[in-house]
Amino acid sequence: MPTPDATLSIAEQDSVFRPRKVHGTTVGVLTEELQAAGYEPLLTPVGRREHETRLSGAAMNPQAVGPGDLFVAVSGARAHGADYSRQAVDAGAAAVLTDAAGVDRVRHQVGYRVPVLQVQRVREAVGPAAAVIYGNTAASEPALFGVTGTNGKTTTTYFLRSLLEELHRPRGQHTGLIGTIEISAGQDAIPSQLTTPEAVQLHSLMALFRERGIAAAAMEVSSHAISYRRTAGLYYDVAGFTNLTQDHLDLHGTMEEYFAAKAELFTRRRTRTSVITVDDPWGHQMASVATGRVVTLATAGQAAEVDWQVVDVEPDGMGHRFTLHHARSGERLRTRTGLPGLFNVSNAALAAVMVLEAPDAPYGRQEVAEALQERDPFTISVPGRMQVLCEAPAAIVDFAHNPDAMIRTLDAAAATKGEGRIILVIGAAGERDRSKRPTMGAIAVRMADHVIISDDDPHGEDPAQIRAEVMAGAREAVESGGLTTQLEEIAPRAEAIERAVAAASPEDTVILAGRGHEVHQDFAGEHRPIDDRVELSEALLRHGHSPWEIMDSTVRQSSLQTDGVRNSPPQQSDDHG
Ligand SMILES: CC(=O)N[C@H]1[C@@H](OP(=O)(O)OP(=O)(O)OC[C@H]2O[C@@H](n3ccc(=O)[nH]c3=O)[C@H](O)[C@@H]2O)O[C@H](CO)[C@@H](O)[C@@H]1O[C@H](C)C(=O)N[C@@H](C)C(=O)N[C@H](CCC(=O)O)C(=O)O
Ligand SMILES: Nc1ncnc2c1ncn2[C@@H]1O[C@H](COP(=O)(O)OP(=O)(O)OP(=O)(O)O)[C@@H](O)[C@H]1O
Repeated sequence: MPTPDATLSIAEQDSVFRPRKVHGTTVGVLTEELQAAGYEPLLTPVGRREHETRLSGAAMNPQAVGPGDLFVAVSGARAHGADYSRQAVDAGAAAVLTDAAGVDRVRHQVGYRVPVLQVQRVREAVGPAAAVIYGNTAASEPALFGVTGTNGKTTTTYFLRSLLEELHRPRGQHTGLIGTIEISAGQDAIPSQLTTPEAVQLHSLMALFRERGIAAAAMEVSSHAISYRRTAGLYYDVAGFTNLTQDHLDLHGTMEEYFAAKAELFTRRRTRTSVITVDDPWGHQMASVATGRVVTLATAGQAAEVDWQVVDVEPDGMGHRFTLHHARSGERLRTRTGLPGLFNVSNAALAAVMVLEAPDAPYGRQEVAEALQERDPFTISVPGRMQVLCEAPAAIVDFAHNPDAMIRTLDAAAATKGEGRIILVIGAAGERDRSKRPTMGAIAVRMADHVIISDDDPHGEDPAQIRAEVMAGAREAVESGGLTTQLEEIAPRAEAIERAVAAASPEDTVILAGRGHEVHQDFAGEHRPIDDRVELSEALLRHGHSPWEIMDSTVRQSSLQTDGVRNSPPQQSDDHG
């Protein structure tokens, strides 16, 4: 679960990715467009001045409002945005879009200083409204590749971006990325606040991508984003489905509802081509309910009646080499990924098939085949995703923070550990799907040899209570299974990491699960700096091991923006791998 990065304010983040020139519109035209789209807008007051009011941007957070913006005031769990209208109008908002409950609140705050557009389904209308303001249409967007699923979104979008770069760079074109770790447009990148930003920001980004000649973009689409209509008004050339397992039941209630949220993406209305991984029953169900052009992909085992199948998987370094086989044509493409874990074969295969099946692409199939076979696009560092920091002991930082991801990560470690032990540091986030805590504790003790339960992001909860819930599941599994797993509870997290490394021999594997690339822990709103990768590297050095250099840009970026966080990569010894 991403922790919003406190180092970059919403206003700062918003301003980085606004286009320089905006198409813009008037309140009158916007009203007509929303009417045509079925939102039944009510504009008050109805005068010529209101109709002609120009709009040159849109913002949902008052801190991000600039002159000429449409301020979108939604009703949420914490507040009604309309109660912040004065701040927005003082910052230059030219009009407000809100729901019926918001209109009186806006008037209470700012009287009749600005026109107010009232619609019924305001969250749903935000995307279409922002698209009108920024002049975005399906044809004007870059080729958009959206990835959804419980696990693998971030990794798959990094793989996609890497392959797309290989194909577009020779054409002098750039690519973009929108996801949990960063938003990037060509060379520029900033840390993300959300996995999938709000619609106002997404449309501003689409306009910016156009302005900067970004030809293709890979984007994570979270189930929250679909439920909260953040992606309304965007049209995907290709949408990819990774998998569905337990997570986010605090928002969705049941797996069926969680599935239904994701399924919205795989409809003709939203997406031209859907590529669906059918390794689990949810994948098969997704393929059967998807509308429009559907391409299926099986990455594990032999499946009947799929379009693409992963075959001939062989270990290759820390990763795997594999072949993509197209059932109808018999086409075979060999490629590899250097990232550990069979699930990364699935992620790489999905990225490859999404690009191979993209409609109206400027590159041919032969070019994609060459890039896959010769340019190794899936051997890249994805920050905090199976990120290997040392060989002996093997030391891995991974974002696994739900039961399925933990099982797969620990499976991957078991496959390469040889005679060594697996030492695991885990925690669970507060204010998120509580039911997974004991399950994760149980998985940990069943699959690792030494488990240290520590803190993740407690958010507003008591960290000791969260640890106790993880511990309860772990103890129960140890007792009922007669396990010999060594089990400890250590907080703060830095001490748990130190303990894990102190306990490790060179043949062991140390895994820090749950926090990946994140650089703060949120304790009731207090952001305490900690980066698992830095802590791990430093502990390895202290204990005489030879960690690799941390090679990704996020760490460097964060060190620029984080007050006091120890983010500089450690000094390397001469003999590191
Ligand atoms: C559960 C969820 O997604 N909530 C999001 C939702 O909150 P909400 O509808 O309850 O709105 P609210 O916070 O009450 O605010 C309502 C309005 O008042 C305004 N407001 C509110 C408070 C204030 O002080 N000032 C202010 O102006 C807000 O800008 C907003 O316009 O809309 C808010 C405004 O955009 C988001 O900030 C908020 O995301 C919160 C921060 C969040 O943590 N979201 C996470 C869970 C999330 O979306 N995660 C997924 C990834 C999940 C995963 O796969 O791991 C993501 O895509 O990032
Ligand atoms: N295809 C996959 N299937 C199962 N587990 C995976 C898969 N890919 C990655 N994982 C595991 O899930 C963790 C998160 O991976 P990644 O960040 O790519 O997924 P995500 O969907 O973006 O996650 P989140 O929504 O929590 O940000 C990884 O660190 C790894 O442990």
